Amino acid sequence: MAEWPFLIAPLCGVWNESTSLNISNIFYGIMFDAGSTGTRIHIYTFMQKSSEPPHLDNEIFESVKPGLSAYVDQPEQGAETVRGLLDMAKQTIPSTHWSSTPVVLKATAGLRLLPEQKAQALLSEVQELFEESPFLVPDECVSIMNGTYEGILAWVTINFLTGQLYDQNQRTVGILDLGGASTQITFLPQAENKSDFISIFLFSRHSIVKLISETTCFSYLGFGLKAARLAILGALGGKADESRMYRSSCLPPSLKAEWKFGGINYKYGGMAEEVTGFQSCYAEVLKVIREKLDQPAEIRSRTFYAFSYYYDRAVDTGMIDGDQGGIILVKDFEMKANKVCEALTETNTGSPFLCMDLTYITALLKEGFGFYDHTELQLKKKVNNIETSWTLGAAFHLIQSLRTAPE
Ligand SMILES: Nc1ccn([C@@H]2O[C@H](COP(=O)(O)OP(=O)(O)O)[C@@H](O)[C@H]2O)c(=O)n1
Ligand SMILES: [Ca+2]
Repeated sequence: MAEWPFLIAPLCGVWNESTSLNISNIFYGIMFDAGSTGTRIHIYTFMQKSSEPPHLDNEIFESVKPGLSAYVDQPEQGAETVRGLLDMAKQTIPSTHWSSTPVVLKATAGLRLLPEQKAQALLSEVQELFEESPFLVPDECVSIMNGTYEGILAWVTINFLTGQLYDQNQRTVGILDLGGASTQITFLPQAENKSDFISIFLFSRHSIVKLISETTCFSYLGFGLKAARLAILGALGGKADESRMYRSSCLPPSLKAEWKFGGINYKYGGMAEEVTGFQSCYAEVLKVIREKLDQPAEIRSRTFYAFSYYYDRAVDTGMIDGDQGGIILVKDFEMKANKVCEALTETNTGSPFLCMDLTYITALLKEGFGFYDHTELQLKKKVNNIETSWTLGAAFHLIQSLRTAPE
């Protein structure tokens, strides 16, 4: 198979009729993201003119909830949710291309937290489904991805989409991902010689391997937003007790409710009115964060892109526009947390966890990673109509490895 040295080409080309006359190849890649709160399919279309680098043309995205980990004791039903999305790929990709289109599923923190045998049962069901499908099934097509790798692939995606990987004058940006069950902070250490790095990335078939070795990622399992809720309530670690009432000063005092996560039903509620509010909530949250995370000094001088729950909670509270995203400061999260938590006794915010979530995000950024109050965060869900997800970095890696595999 021919070597393919220029995998990651800029997204700058405009596809028009004259360029389309020269298209020698259209190909596709299917990447599934089995996240802790949902399963998503990303279908990428690439176009390549004869002697030129491939060009990412578009992405088709669909998602289902809940995630595979919710089917911990019904692996066949879990695989059915993947089947529905795979059927969509059959409708989208021309049948002439099915056998050359690779399909891969990578699971993240939801499955990392399950007992190994249960996670394996879910993965085996999905693997069977892929093998029965008409698509190309590479080795290790269904797996649990390591958290560090997840952060680095997201870093590749964002730096590719924002143009930092092919413009010599740009600075790479750091990324912050806050999932349901794990969180990542990833950046390129300052010491790296940037121009060398970029040329290696663009012109060597070992590019992604090199990136993975030089980018720094800290990934924390159990520190995603939903896992953190359980930690704050004292319900994470040890055996879950479905009969116990878990309480927090971050919740409305009169609240009594139930919440299902990872297949377990938790009862939870608020505390007395006198102890409810931002200060006591912040103190509770600090207990689960303090001294648990790394605080790399160099993150303070970088631009950071933040997505997932950072984005969702900023949209929920009107800090940014749901379609456009926006730029906010770390202290904006604190101001919003303060406002929502202080109003807990008076208003129904819609989500009983909003005060806890915003307080956790504030504490994670400030006390966890050590960001300044005035650090700017770029909140983005899509760039050039492509999702800011680790899946694009994973698709690059997948296609590159297939194209450079020995015959
Ligand atoms: N393509 C995607 C996938 C997840 N997400 C967000 O990611 C968060 C959920 O994380 P997740 O289910 O992937 O959980 P982890 O397995 O990453 O911990 C939610 O805020 C989703 O809105 C997203 O914004 N875009
Ligand atoms: Ca995720």
